[in-house]
Amino acid sequence: MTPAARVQSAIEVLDAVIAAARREGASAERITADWLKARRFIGSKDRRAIRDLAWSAIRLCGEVPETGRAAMLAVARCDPALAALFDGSKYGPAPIGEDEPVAAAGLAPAWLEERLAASGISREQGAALLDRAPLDLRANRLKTTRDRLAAVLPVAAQTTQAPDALRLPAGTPVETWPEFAEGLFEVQDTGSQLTCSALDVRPGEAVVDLCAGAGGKTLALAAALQGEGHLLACDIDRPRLSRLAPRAARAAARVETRLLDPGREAAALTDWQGRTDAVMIDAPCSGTGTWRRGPEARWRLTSQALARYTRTQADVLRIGAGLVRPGGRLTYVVCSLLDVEGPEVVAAFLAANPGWRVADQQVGAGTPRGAGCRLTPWDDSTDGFFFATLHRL
Ligand SMILES: C[S@@+](CC[C@H](N)C(=O)[O-])C[C@H]1O[C@@H](n2cnc3c(N)ncnc32)[C@H](O)[C@@H]1O
Repeated sequence: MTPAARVQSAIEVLDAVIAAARREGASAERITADWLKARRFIGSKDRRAIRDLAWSAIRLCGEVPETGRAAMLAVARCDPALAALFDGSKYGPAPIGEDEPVAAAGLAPAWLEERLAASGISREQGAALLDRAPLDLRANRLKTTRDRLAAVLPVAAQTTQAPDALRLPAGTPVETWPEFAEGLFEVQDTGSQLTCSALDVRPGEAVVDLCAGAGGKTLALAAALQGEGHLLACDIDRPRLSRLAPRAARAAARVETRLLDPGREAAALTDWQGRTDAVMIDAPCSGTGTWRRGPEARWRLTSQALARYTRTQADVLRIGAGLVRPGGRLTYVVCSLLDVEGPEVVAAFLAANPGWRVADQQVGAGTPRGAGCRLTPWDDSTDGFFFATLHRL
């Protein structure tokens, strides 16, 4: 494939990503994978180049671009070598016209940039939200230790602030390794691992992961339990929750799962009501802290969707708090840096529930924010998170 043909291919990928962002379709990751899968004749170097070009355009454009070509022209504007590839060659893009529309560079749509600034996110912190994320593993303490795992991995790994974490270059094909099939590690961002540490789960405890999804955090909580105690993983999304059982089997983690009915969660959890030592509430959120992995998410978010998230966040925090025994605790987590989804949700809960106090947040990283702690890619080299641990008196 010629370099110009790669650019034209990236423009086609971008057109599909933009269309999906407008109608709440698949993620950019899925669309890029499907586009490449349908063109098996494209070699691996070309695939990587097309993906990199398309993703650099997604990262650069704050607002949804009009077209893939307008997005790619925004990249070309700061890269003369790329601009020269708009040469009208056989499979390449047409030459750049004089008054052609060029997408604007930016962090996010204007309304969202304002909300981030109002949440204390600086220019540097904002820019780092769109960097390329590293690949973090969590050594599964049920089967190994971080040191033993590091010694058998086929590539050198760095350690990070989380006690079981190892960091590898982005794109390392870890899921093809035998150590993955053997359950020696899970892929989990260091920040996500640290939010699990904040709950400080000890062997023998009764623990609920209320919004477990496919179990990213559940498996870390199971490792902290060391096979002693009881761990219940819940979610309202059947397909997501059903992905947890095979992961738990691979990790040798003992986990009970329970599918909840939206609006009737408490009724399905009466046996855990007021009896649980530790509750993890990884609430659904806008995901502003994970743009490094899905930068087109900022093109999809609307203020209406954000308002819906904040309502659900207050609901799941109230439901999770109802499970905690006197003297027990909960950790509320969102992978968002918007105050309205983190500090403000917790502040409203504390104002309405005087029988709770804020715990000391000691996880070896992060900056205090409201009643909790914030992790950012810029300050902590993790995905962006807000978390707060609350004790029931
Ligand atoms: C941030 S995701 C969880 C990710 C997961 N904990 C992990 O670490 O991979 C939030 C989850 O909350 C679930 N959810 C939404 N509303 C809920 C509710 N009322 N009760 C329980 N789970 C809910 C969603 O289906 C989604 O899977």
